[in-house]
Amino acid sequence: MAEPTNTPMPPSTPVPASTPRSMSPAPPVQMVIHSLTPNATGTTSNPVWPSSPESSAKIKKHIVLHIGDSVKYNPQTYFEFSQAFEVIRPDILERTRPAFIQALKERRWGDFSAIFRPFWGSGGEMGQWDSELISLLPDSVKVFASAGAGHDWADTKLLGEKGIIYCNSGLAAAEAVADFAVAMVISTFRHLPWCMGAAILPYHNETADQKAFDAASEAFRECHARATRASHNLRGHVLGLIGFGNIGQQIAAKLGHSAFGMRVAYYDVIRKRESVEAELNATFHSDLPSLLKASDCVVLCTPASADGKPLITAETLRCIKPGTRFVNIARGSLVDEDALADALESGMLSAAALDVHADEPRIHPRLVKLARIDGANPGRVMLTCHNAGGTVETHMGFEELSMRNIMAVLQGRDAITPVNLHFLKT
Ligand SMILES: O=CC(=O)O
Repeated sequence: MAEPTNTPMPPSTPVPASTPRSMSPAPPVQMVIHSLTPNATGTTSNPVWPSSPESSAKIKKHIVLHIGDSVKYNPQTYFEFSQAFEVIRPDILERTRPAFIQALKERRWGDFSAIFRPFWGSGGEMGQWDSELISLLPDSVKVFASAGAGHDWADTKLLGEKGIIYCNSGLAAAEAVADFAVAMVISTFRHLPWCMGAAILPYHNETADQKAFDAASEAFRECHARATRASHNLRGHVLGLIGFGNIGQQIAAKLGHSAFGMRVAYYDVIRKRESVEAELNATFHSDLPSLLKASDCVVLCTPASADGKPLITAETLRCIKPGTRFVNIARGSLVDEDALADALESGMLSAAALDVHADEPRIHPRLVKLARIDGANPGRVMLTCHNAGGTVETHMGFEELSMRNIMAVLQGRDAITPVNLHFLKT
């Protein structure tokens, strides 16, 4: 049974004036980011994407298959969206894999044109979008727009070969992920896990006697002295970004010359425009070993490899300088975690901060050990629970951007954040 879709609410402020199709290219990144910034009322600001005259036309409506929770943050855009399309939202039972497959086989949702997944935490119940699911999609599907920067749960190549544009929402998460990356980079230079862990170590055991307290509080004094000798300012150090898309560029802007004063270097399969490099004072490296050799802190901010293979391996780690720091806010599958633990144990890497892990929610036991603070171990690894993109603003942006992508494609404009156009069968 389909769940009721949101009751469309009339917009409280006028939607933007219609703009002719020829004047509605995808807006520049900064404009899009700005448009996703919440205003004082907690809704997003007026969209910069022009609404199309077609959106209210009384023509046969495209069907949109909405998987996951209902829209929460963007009632005005949802009003426009639900006026333009017939939105069908399968309930949670229909979204389990066997039920979802059955429904697709029965063509229960008709010839739908778009798949809409506005939330990261729901809508993934049917599991991997692989050949089994994709082969069952009707030929009418033109676009799949989803929450999330990463899309390792969907075979975007296969979707493209079937003529379906996949649009991610990395743009909406970029600010949050970059902010978190800044904290993680600072953590590796200033040994925050050690400083924080040593501060509370004496209080772990509430029944500890005075002797135990005195012994443990030695950790405070020791950290105060030793962490100082191991810590460095960020300024002047080379920030090596693996991946220079929206997230990498925002990290560069936040940590680079005009802010924390780091020297930005990057490696990406596609070299960015000269103007982008100039604005961010970024030096391009045409291969990964060259970037690793040059970096004082390496930050992984690139999508998971299509073949699932890691980029950070024993072999690539041989290129780093002794004492380099490492941050991962991308995907755990990009790192051979045993090789990473080896590099930390040997001191080749002085510190790491890892938000993502190869086998979430489990964390590699050797990395957990390296994160512990005790007498012998200063805790050189910051570990978090895949939190980098997780803010309310990101979720507001996921919804808004996914709806805007679907409106753009179904109304004949360019998708805003497509990731698989190079695979697209035309
Ligand atoms: O990891 C989170 C995302 O891909 O947005």
